[in-house]
Amino acid sequence: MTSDDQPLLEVEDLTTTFSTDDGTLTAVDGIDFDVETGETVCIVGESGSGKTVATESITKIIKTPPGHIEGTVRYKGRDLLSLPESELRQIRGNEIAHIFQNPQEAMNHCYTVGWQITEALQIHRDVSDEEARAKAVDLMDRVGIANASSRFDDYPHEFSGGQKQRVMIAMALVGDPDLLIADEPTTALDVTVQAQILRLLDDLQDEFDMGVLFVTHDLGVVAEIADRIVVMYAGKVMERGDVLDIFDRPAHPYTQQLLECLPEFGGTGGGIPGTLPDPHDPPDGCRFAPRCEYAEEACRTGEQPEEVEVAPDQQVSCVHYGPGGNPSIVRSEGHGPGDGATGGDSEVGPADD
Ligand SMILES: Nc1ncnc2c1ncn2[C@@H]1O[C@H](COP(=O)(O)OP(=O)(O)OP(=O)(O)O)[C@@H](O)[C@H]1O
Ligand code: NI
Repeated sequence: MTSDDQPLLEVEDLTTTFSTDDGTLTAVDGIDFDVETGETVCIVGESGSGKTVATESITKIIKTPPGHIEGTVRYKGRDLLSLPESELRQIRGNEIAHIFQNPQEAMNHCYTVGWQITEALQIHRDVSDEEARAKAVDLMDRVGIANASSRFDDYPHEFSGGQKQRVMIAMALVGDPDLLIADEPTTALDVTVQAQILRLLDDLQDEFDMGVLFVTHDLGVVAEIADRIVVMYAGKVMERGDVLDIFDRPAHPYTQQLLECLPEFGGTGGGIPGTLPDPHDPPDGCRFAPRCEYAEEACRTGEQPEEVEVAPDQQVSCVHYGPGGNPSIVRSEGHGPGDGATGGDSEVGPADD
């Protein structure tokens, strides 16, 4: 056997804190998840839950200090967090590429788009100017920029928002990455363009056989692209697993509430009432307990509950599923189309699909 049985990326007990004037802030608090080759894993959760910090901790884009990263991040079996900066620099951009929310900020306005892609290429590869230009035009073409060779010498302001994001994707692909980390790459775009970019990422993932780690707070986007999801809340993972299982039978009350906000589930598209806890001083027990309609005394003491496997690829961190808990408290009220007890034999929920 080769490396086939080992995930592309394995994150274990990742914790990222920041020293601030008000003391230590814990942005990511002991999270676990993995990404396999060729799959899309979405990290979802409200603003401030630690999605960006988690993904930027993987290749240590986070500045340390004030940040401090602990835990294990294995990429193809190598622990990235213990690598020297020089080796990490080799991995960033080459093996693991990032694209960000706002292409506006990530581009240099003084240089042509073609020059920027060429520059990125030549950082990664020892290629001649002509070869780099040809490869840049090819990449522009592959990310769907029409008349790529004639757009090569245009400046960023001559491109629309969607085209700029396509250029950023082209720049991310210069090193032929095996893992693409995309942090809300479509949030700044209008809905039609967003759909086009998601389709492009999906095509490129097939073509390049990449793993994709995708950050979003938009569950509509998740439904479209995810194979598996990681639901984060206040620095912790509440639930993770196969996207179909979780959309069908969300186990954690937080996941249930996130889904219930969706218009498809009869929600108004608004958010969950209440706010995230102060990351300087998180509550005892489950982080979500202060906003949870099912919270009991046991939810408000000790640590975040240990993850429990509620389905073959679905883990949840909730007292009600743990030892001595009663899952039917959480599952009895018709959450999601596949609602019912954990056994999966109930027919209480609406039967439509
Ligand atoms: N450099 C920093 N210094 C101090 N605190 C930080 C820093 N970066 C992030 N944080 C804090 O860490 C927490 C998690 O932030 P993060 O940006 O990861 O959230 P997020 O889930 O990505 O939110 P959003 O959906 O708004 O992007 C927040 O409380 C944030 O204020
Ligand atoms: Ni973010």
